[in-house]
Amino acid sequence: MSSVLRVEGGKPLHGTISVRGAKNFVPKAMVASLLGETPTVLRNVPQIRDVDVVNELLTAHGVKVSYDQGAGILELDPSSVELAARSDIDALSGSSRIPILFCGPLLHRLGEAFIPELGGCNLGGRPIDYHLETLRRFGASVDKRPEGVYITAPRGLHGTVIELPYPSVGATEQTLLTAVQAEGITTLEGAAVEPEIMDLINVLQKMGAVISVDIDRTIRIEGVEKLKGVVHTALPDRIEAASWGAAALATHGDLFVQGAEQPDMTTFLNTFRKVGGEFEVKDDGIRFYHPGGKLKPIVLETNVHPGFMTDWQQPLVVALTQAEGLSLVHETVYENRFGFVNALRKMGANIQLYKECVGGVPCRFGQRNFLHSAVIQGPTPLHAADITVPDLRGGFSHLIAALAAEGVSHVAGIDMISRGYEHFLSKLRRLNASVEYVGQD
Ligand SMILES: CC(=O)N[C@H]1[C@@H](OP(=O)(O)OP(=O)(O)OC[C@H]2O[C@@H](n3ccc(=O)[nH]c3=O)[C@H](O)[C@@H]2O)O[C@H](CO)[C@@H](O)[C@@H]1O
Ligand SMILES: C=C(OP(=O)(O)O)C(=O)O
Repeated sequence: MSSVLRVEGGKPLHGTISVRGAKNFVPKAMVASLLGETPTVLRNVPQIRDVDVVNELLTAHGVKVSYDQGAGILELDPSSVELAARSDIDALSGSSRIPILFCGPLLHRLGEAFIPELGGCNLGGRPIDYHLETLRRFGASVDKRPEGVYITAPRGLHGTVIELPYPSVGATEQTLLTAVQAEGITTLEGAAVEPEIMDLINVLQKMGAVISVDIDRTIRIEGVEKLKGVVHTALPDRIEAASWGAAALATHGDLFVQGAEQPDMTTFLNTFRKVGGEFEVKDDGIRFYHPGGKLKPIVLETNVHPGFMTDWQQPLVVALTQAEGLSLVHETVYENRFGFVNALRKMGANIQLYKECVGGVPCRFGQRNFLHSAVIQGPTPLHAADITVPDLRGGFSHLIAALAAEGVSHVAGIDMISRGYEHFLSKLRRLNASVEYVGQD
C-alpha cells in the first residue's frame, strides 16, 4: 500500500530548497565502512529510504549504527561484524540494489555472503552478470539459488584483470570494494567513472586503499591488508538537483537549489540552456529558472559519464513536452526507461516511442525489441489526471507533470519517490506547491 497525493497544478514553483548527499553515493560509502577496522563517520547523509535499507542491512550484520537524521551524520562501527540472520536479510529482499555491493566486504570480513533478491527501479532486466563474473575473477565461488546468491571465497580473494563489456556503475563499485583488500593488483578496464564512483574512491583512499584512475577508463587497485574508518562528507545529489531544475522549467518557475554544484552537472547545464532554461551558479548552489518565452526542442542521448545521465532523462522529458517542435530522446543506458510517458500522454503530451535508435551514440538496444527512443512533439498543454508512479525518477516526473498541469491530479504510489528524494513534500510546500496526502492506493 502506498500514499496518494493530491496535486493542484498550474502554478510556477518559486523559492529555495536544498539537496544533501547523493543517493547513488551514500549507501555505497556505508558499505565501504564494513572494510574499516575503526568506525566511519559520514556527513551530509540524506534522509531517504535507500539509506534506511542499508542501515538495516548493516545492523543485521552486527554494525553499530548511530544516525542523527536531522544533522545528516551517520556513524558506523564495524568492529563486531557477523553473519546476518537470514530472516533479517529476507525482510529486505527487493528493497534496493545495494545488497549486491556487500559481497566483497563480507567475503573479506567473514569469508561468505548471501545476497537476497535485489530491488531498485524496473528499467529493464538489470542483470548482475558482470558483478558475479567479477567476483569469480577474484576467486569467489558463486552459487545462484531461487532465494538469492550464496558467495564464498574458500581460497581468499586475489587481484585480477577485469574488462567490463559496458561501463557499469555497480560492477565498477563491486570491483573497487573487492579489490582494495584482495591480495595483489587488480586492473579494471572499461570502468565507469561517474562522480559518485570518484567519491567512493576518495573514501577508500582515505581508508588506506591505493587506487589510480586513468583517463582511458582503466582503474588500478593495489590490495592492502588493513583499512581504517574515516570521516567523509558526501558529494551532493546531482540527480535531485537536476530534477528540481527540470521542475522549474516545466512549471515556468524559479528555484534556488542550495548545495547543488556545477562541476558534476556540466552536461545537464549545457542541455538545460539549449532547451531555453536559464541558470545562475552561486557559491552555495544553483538557481534554475524559466526566463519566459518559448522552450526549444533538442536531440538528447543518454550516456555514461561524462554524458547526459539516464537518471536526468525522465524529469527533463516533462519540460520537453513544452518545447516548440520535435525533440528526440535516445535512451542508451537502460532498455526500458520510457514507461513513465504513458501518464504524460494521458495528461496531453504527444510522445511516440520507437525501437530504432534515433541518435548516433553506440547503443546495445537498436537491434532488439525495446522501445528506447522517444519523439516528443511540443508544446502540448498538460491537463490534470489520475496517475500512478512507475519508478523513482519516473515518479518525480509525474509529480512535475502534475504540478505543471492545470487542475487537480491524483498521484498514486507516491512513497516510491522517498527512495531518492529527501523530504520532497515539505520541499514542494516551501516552493508554494499545493500538495496533500489524500489516502492510500
Ligand atoms: C544505486 C545506483 O547507483 N544506481 C545507479 C546505477 O545503477 P546500476 O549500478 O545498477 O547501473 P549500471 O551502470 O550497472 O547499469 C548500466 C547498464 O549495464 C547493464 N548491466 C549492469 C550490470 C550487470 O551486471 N550487467 C549488465 O548488463 C544494465 O542492465 C544497464 O543496462 O547506475 C545507473 C547508471 O548511471 C543509474 O541509472 C542508477 O541510478
Ligand atoms: C535507477 C535509479 O536507482 P536504482 O539503481 O537504485 O534503481 C535511479 O536513482 O534513478
